[in-house]
Amino acid sequence: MDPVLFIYSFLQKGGRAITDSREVGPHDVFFALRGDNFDGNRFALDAISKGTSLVVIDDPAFAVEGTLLVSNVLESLQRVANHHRRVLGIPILGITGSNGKTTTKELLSKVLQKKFKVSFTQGNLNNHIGVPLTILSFSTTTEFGIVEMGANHLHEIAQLCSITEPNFGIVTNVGKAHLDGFGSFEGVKKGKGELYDYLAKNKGLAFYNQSNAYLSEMIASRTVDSISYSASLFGAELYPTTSKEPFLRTSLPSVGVVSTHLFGKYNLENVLASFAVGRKFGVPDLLIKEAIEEYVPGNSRSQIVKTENNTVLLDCYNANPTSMRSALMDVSEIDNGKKIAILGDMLELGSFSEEEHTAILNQAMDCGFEKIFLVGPLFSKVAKDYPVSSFPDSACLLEHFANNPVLNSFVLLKGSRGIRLEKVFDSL
Ligand SMILES: CC(=O)N[C@H]1[C@@H](OP(=O)(O)OP(=O)(O)OC[C@H]2O[C@@H](n3ccc(=O)[nH]c3=O)[C@H](O)[C@@H]2O)O[C@H](CO)[C@@H](O)[C@@H]1O[C@H](C)C(=O)N[C@@H](C)C(=O)N[C@H](CCC(=O)N[C@@H](CCC[C@@H](N)C(=O)O)C(=O)O)C(=O)O
Ligand SMILES: Nc1ncnc2c1ncn2[C@@H]1O[C@H](COP(=O)(O)OP(=O)(O)OP(=O)(O)O)[C@@H](O)[C@H]1O
Ligand SMILES: C[C@@H](N)C(=O)N[C@H](C)C(=O)O
Repeated sequence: MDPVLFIYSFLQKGGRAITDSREVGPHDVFFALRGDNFDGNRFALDAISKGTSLVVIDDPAFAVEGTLLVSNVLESLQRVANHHRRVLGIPILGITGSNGKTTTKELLSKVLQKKFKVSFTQGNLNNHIGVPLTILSFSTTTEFGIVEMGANHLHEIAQLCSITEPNFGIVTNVGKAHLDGFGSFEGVKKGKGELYDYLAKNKGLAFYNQSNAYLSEMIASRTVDSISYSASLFGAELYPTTSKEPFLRTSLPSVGVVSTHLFGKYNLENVLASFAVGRKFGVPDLLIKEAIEEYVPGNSRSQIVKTENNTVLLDCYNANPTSMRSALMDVSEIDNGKKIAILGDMLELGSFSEEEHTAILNQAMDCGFEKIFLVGPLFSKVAKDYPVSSFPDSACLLEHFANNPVLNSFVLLKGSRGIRLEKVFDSL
């Protein structure tokens, strides 16, 4: 029997696809992946002892009853996911882009849930392992799937498309993110454009932001069916943000004011994408508005948190020059008196790192911050000639705040995940 069908037959009995032996339960199928720190094969016996129905391994040294030996466990996981996708036969929307994938995915899942039984990527499980696990979490009662696709190098989105086979797609935007792996901004466009390539080749449909010149150009250069959205196309107006009303508010002719729980004008494009997709699938505008207003980010993304002493824009899930620039611009426009910036290094920029950190620092100097704190070796390296305070890591800044607390301020807390700026949050 084809190993894919053999593995699938076990999953059809109701067990989950699991990649961590510590999480397996009875009836689950354990895929023993090899990673940077562990070899999953070593946990085969442990998984069997927990009642797993099948353990997929690729090292014959661990073959015992209850295991299936394949040539590559990761590939098997991906192939089984693709098989499941084909069995389900449901419409699937793929979402990629440099910024806003997760937010758009979360908004859209709420919008489409107004009409369908939707399954979607949990958290950020968006890579070559996360996407197959996402697809395998879709049940036979799922009516619509939403799959977030992340990448830090070329050909990755193409691979994720071949596993997911999306019928619909969104590239939220293209920006200066993961420049190290993509090589350049051109590389980012090419890499994200792999979703459009897939849709073009497979008679899919792309939703795109017409006011983004790069996306318009990427669509125009391919023969792909598309539906466009933009503030002007939808007649969307923006309300100014204030310290009392820091959240994005927009109005659309059909529904009036849409009051989100998201900080940042940059989120408007994520909101408009949700309207475009919702409308295409017959969700009435008023329900789309309701769904968007229901979404409260709880994941350090565009999150406003009022602490005892300050109002904090908690945005430390990731950072790159494009999202950093947008956040700085939006914070500079709010009317609050005392504003403080805590900026962490932007990672994975390769040879562009120094010039991009310098450019962001220059921008931050013009944003009206009373004080700027920089965290991480990359910002520290370029900070010498600027009137800012720089710290090698979050722990050092935390120590500094213990004696010099920040009070009565609007605080922008943004940096790459690896800088762990959330450690500083408790002191604010
Ligand atoms: C493979 C895996 O899932 N690893 C996770 C694990 O790492 P850990 O260091 O503990 O182990 P290994 O990877 O070495 O382990 C190999 C396997 O062994 C299993 N195992 C280990 C111990 C044990 O006792 N029993 C076991 O069975 C283990 O479970 C492994 O299967 O834990 C870490 C901490 O929780 C995880 O961080 C690690 O997850 C890795 C990174 C991963 O890829 N997880 C995916 C499911 C995923 O989707 N993760 C997303 C983040 C995705 C992401 O970063 N996306 C980028 C763009 C994509 C870039 C792409 N090229 C890439 O490199 O990923 C983006 O910008 O969005 C998430 O977790 O949020
Ligand atoms: N449309 C946008 N334009 C610019 N920046 C954005 C946009 N949407 C979100 N961001 C910024 O990116 C951060 C992360 O948002 P989100 O998680 O939705 O993006 P992502 O592309 O999924 O990133 P990741 O894959 O790391 O989760 C936000 O907190 C915000 O700072
Ligand atoms: C954590 C990963 N999804 C990511 O976004 N990495 C970049 C480099 C970041 O943390 O800014």
